[in-house]
Amino acid sequence: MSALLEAKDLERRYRLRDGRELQAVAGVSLTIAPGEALALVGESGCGKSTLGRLLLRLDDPTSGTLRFDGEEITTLSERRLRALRPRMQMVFQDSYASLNPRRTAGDALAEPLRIHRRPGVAARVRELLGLVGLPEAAAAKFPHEFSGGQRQRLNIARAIALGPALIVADEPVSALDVSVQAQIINLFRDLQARLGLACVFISHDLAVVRQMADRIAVMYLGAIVEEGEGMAVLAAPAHPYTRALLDAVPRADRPLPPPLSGEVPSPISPPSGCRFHPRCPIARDRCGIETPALRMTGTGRAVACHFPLVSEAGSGFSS
Ligand SMILES: Nc1ncnc2c1ncn2[C@@H]1O[C@H](COP(=O)(O)OP(=O)(O)OP(=O)(O)O)[C@@H](O)[C@H]1O
Repeated sequence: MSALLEAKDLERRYRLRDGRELQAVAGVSLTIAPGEALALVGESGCGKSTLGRLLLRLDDPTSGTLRFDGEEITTLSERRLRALRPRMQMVFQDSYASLNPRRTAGDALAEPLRIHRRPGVAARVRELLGLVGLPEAAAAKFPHEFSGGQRQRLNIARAIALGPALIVADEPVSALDVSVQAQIINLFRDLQARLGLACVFISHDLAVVRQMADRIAVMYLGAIVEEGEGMAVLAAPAHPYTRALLDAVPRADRPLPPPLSGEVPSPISPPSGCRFHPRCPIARDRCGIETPALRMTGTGRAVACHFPLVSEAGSGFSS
């Protein structure tokens, strides 16, 4: 199947007030198929949100290219982008962020439909409320009258209002209670199946990712260090950083593991060679000198490590 979204070597640099430059996204390539759920995971500050915004052209890449549905959109004008917006939408962590507190839920859903001159607005608003599991009476309520979970349902309804092919959801459940998180995760999965939506889920929480994603891309200091089928990556991580992230998840059957050693280095002056080498438990001399490319192993797993934990044949751990 051809890709819905194709990013090649996306880079985003920010110039700081003191004149120095920071590389928030450092040459990311990825593809998303129609209907696929891809999770972007990694510690705070690794560039997940920046990459999410780049993928929707809500921010402009410093370099690299982006294709959506076969069309090159890297340098598309604002006017042409506006025509594309109905097909690519964002959902944010803060359920208040994209809702006007003085407008009802019904108005919030009707607004994009009116702007894009869609027919049958009232019927579509009712349909959207149904799709996200809100009662019709919710249309008359204001954002503050909803619980956090209901408000996130409303945001999701707004994001799907115009029938997008792709949604980027930035930490969509991390502000919610765990029980509510599960309901919103189920809603995403349900909508994906029903509407054939492709989703990029940005999350730092591997438990959430496990439930949401078909595929996982692990980011470290602006770059993807491992990418592959979700369950396979979580069951047998190939990159020592993915391993460390998994080890850091608290579990009832073992004592709390030590946190990943050291701080995430600054993206203003990233380490030479492999960016993870100063914190890597298995780093060797080569890792501080030579930057490992993200390369495919025989099993559909891509990994940027000179000494991956999973062998080329994918048959468990190498020595
Ligand atoms: N507008 C900006 N100007 C300067 N630096 C920025 C800007 N936006 C992001 N950054 C920096 O880029 C890096 C990546 O940030 P980003 O928010 O994408 O990471 P993240 O993984 O989403 O983190 P978090 O989970 O904390 O949101 C960080 O070092 C951040 O400080």
